[in-house]
Amino acid sequence: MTLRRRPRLSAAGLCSGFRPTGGEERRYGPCPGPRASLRGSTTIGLTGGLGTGKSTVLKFFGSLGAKTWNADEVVRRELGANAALKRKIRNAFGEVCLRDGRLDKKKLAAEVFSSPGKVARLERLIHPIVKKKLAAFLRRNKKSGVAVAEVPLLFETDFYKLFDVTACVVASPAVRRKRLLRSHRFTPQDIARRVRHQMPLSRKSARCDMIIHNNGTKSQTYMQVKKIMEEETWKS
Ligand SMILES: CC(C)(COP(=O)(O)OP(=O)(O)OC[C@H]1O[C@@H](n2cnc3c(N)ncnc32)[C@H](O)[C@@H]1O)[C@@H](O)C(=O)NCCC(=O)NCCS
Ligand SMILES: Nc1ncnc2c1ncn2[C@@H]1O[C@H](COP(=O)(O)OP(=O)(O)OP(=O)(O)O)[C@@H](O)[C@H]1O
Repeated sequence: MTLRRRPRLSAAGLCSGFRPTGGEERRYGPCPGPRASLRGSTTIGLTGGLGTGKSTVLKFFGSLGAKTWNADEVVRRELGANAALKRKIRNAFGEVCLRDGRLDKKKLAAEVFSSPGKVARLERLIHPIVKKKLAAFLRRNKKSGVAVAEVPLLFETDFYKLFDVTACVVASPAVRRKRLLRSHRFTPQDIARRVRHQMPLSRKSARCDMIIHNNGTKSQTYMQVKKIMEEETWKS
């Protein structure tokens, strides 16, 4: 029997340097503090709600020397290049997800996010591939310092079990909405439909070992990531 490496409990709060301020604490609940701190290398499962700033935070981790991996990017790559997956999606959803005979992500998103059953069907096709790639990334990097994987559906799936510690990026609904609309990637309806298919952010953050607050400027968020990377016990 193999035991999954369990993080050791630490008395000093990893979150203590960036506890929620003002209304955030009321909205999201108190920072839970660390469940864990590790000696040597560590793997971090990074999650958050739609538009909270997960990819921005992942880039900060990368710029500070962590090995990084992004589930959304893997999905995008697979949807572009995995012929068997594309065939299965065409068979499952038919013409509605095609443009000029080719798989179209915008049309696929419009189709699946209209119904929980359809999202679940798409996830059954894609998640096994994502999990395999994630496990391979963690195997390759588990001994090389800090390895961080951005997984939007960390707790909606059982992927959280693969990590030593978990971190949640939080921002208020109004800030997320403003940033997402400014990025021109989503309409208000796209946002509402996707958020409906995600676990509420308050529940996600309550389950995570660390919370990264991203209501402020990018440099304020960067400083929080820097603090996590400087955590003494993570240094080999
Ligand atoms: C429907 C698809 C093609 C739309 O692609 P698109 O480029 O518009 O979105 P992208 O992949 O960049 O996702 C952006 C965000 O949407 C949210 N999101 C994506 N998939 C889901 C889902 N199944 N349920 C809830 N939210 C989701 C996440 O917050 C994610 O960060 C794509 O999202 C997809 O294939 N989703 C199913 C796979 C999945 O579950 N991915 C998450 C892996 S953990
Ligand atoms: N602190 C910040 N200040 C200003 N803009 C920000 C901040 N953090 C993120 N953004 C911007 O908000 C948008 C969403 O951020 P990002 O893509 O990192 O979020 P995400 O959680 O990965 O989104 P998704 O759920 O769509 O994958 C981006 O345009 C990003 O540049």
